[in-house]
Amino acid sequence: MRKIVVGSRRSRLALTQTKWVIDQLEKKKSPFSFEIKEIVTKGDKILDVTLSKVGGKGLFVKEIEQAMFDHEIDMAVHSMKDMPAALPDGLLIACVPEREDHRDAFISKDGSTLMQLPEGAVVGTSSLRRGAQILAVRPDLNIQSIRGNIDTRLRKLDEENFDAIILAAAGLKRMGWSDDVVTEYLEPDICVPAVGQGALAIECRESDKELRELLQSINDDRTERTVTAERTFLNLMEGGCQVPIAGFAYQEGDDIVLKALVASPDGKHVLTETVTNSDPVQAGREAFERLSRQGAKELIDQVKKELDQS
Ligand SMILES: NCc1[nH]cc(CCC(=O)O)c1CC(=O)O
Repeated sequence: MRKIVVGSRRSRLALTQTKWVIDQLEKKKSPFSFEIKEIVTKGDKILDVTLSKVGGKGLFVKEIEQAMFDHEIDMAVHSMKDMPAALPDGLLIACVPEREDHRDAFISKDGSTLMQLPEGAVVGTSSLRRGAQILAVRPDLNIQSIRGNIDTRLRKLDEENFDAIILAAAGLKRMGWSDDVVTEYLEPDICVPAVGQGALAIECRESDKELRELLQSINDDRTERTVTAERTFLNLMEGGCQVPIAGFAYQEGDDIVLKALVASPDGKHVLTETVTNSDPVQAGREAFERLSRQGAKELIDQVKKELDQS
């Protein structure tokens, strides 16, 4: 019997996600056994440095990909939202399982909702996307950077000078913590999620046909289509993580409905489009084209220029 070695980052969330995927695969009565191999990536060692300053989202993924090329591991489970646009030759996303909750979760110390927070309250998030959309509805709030894994950030809310923080609902739900901590789920009409938020990407070697076939058995067509629409939009926008860009798609009948957003970090300029198309790639393209006509590229260039100067 072949043993599949599954690479995982060492964070509790990464390990929980990896175990969940192995569980799903074992339910398919696969002919393989599975073993987890933990990999500590550079990104995990420098979690306290702003990610965009040290190489961006590819950071967590690259070393795990090298382990796949070296046959130290056979597959890896990633958060879709951490995946770069393009994969190296020889590797692919073999499947996209069913998406967890796509929303952002608002967690306040005293139980106030976002709109109930007192004027000037401190909200912790290092995500420009979250910061911009929060400031768009509550320009008085004080957005402060907060880093670390989910458990670290929850601890910082308790111990440090934050009135509230924002985390992806998916991570909290996967850890089983959402019921205890979430004050309010932010719907996409208030805060459009990150592209791919709540979804997983399972990567393996292109040449590993038998593993690819097994992984296809836990692919979720709806999630794959909606994430394709979102990622098509993101890749065309070429924002990188220094610019507030958001995209969330859902399926309605045979159609994909994609809501896409580009904003300035201060939330003063917010451009959005909602497109409906039966073809996910077309939906992504159309959102990109329509936002471009609204001046999204100019907004992004302006934001990048200001960040370079600061
Ligand atoms: N930014 C880091 C990150 N990457 C994936 C998740 C978990 C949620 C998901 O799968 O989208 C998180 C934590 C968070 O944003 O709160």
